[in-house]
Amino acid sequence: MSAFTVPGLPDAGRCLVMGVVNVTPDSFSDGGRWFDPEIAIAHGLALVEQGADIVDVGGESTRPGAARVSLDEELRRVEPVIRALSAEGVAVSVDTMRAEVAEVAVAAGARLVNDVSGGLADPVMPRVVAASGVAYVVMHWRGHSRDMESRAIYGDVVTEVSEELRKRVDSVLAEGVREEQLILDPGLGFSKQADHNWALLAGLDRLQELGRPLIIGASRKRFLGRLLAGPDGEPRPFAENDDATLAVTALAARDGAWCVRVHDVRPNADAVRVAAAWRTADERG
Ligand SMILES: Nc1nc2ncc(COP(=O)(O)O)nc2c(=O)[nH]1
Repeated sequence: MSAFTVPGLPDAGRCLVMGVVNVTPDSFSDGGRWFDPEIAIAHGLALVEQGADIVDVGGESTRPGAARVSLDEELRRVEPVIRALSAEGVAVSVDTMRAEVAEVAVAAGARLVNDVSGGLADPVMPRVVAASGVAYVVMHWRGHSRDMESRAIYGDVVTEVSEELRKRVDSVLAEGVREEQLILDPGLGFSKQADHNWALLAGLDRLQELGRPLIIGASRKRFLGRLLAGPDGEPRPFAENDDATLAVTALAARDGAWCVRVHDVRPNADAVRVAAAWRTADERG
């Protein structure tokens, strides 16, 4: 069972499911499908129907090498979608590195700021989060997409990611963010090679020593495609990695993840319920 209740977010007594709505033309696994606001809103509602506890709305692709989007364009993309979904009672998170976008998103009803940079990209972000009081995802990050791959060098990746996350936690707490607002994320695929991602998943128990809920974002990512590469060595295409994503969800939920961030919600919503039943039986002994 999840030991954490995060202000403003559901507490289902099991691993939560965060459904992804990328309002972008170029996200790595679904770029362009939800770029139209009306389509994005309908997709967000459909994800809730499929079992999403939270809907994560993002307006800027974070795939390796992606160019930055202007502030105005990011706001134009996400604000109407966040406002409409929140008005329908959906627990919405905004996937942004920008304090100004976070501020507008919270005013439009967002209950969580999902900051892949953990407050490093915009130094104003922690103060905006502190003032708003909403939940805040601090993800492990070592730089923007254009050069993140050059920073994927670790000795013991679990130790180093834990230490760098701890530094980010201390920094945002010093800016007034409260401990209970914080959710941590190892940042799979962000300045990580495939073996680093697997080590972080296998090291969930060590990451939990940070004492905050953990969110895992493995959905459709390149390291899954590489694992499933065919005889020619070609990685399996992103959109064909949902089954591997489901396996990660089941294992991560059973190992105590607070939430999984996924594109294909329905099967993952089933998997977290299977994991909860399994953990309950295990705890009963
Ligand atoms: N908290 C969190 N947020 C994220 N946002 C975007 C992506 C990139 O994936 P996408 O392009 O499929 O959204 N991955 C994460 C992640 O792993 N964790």
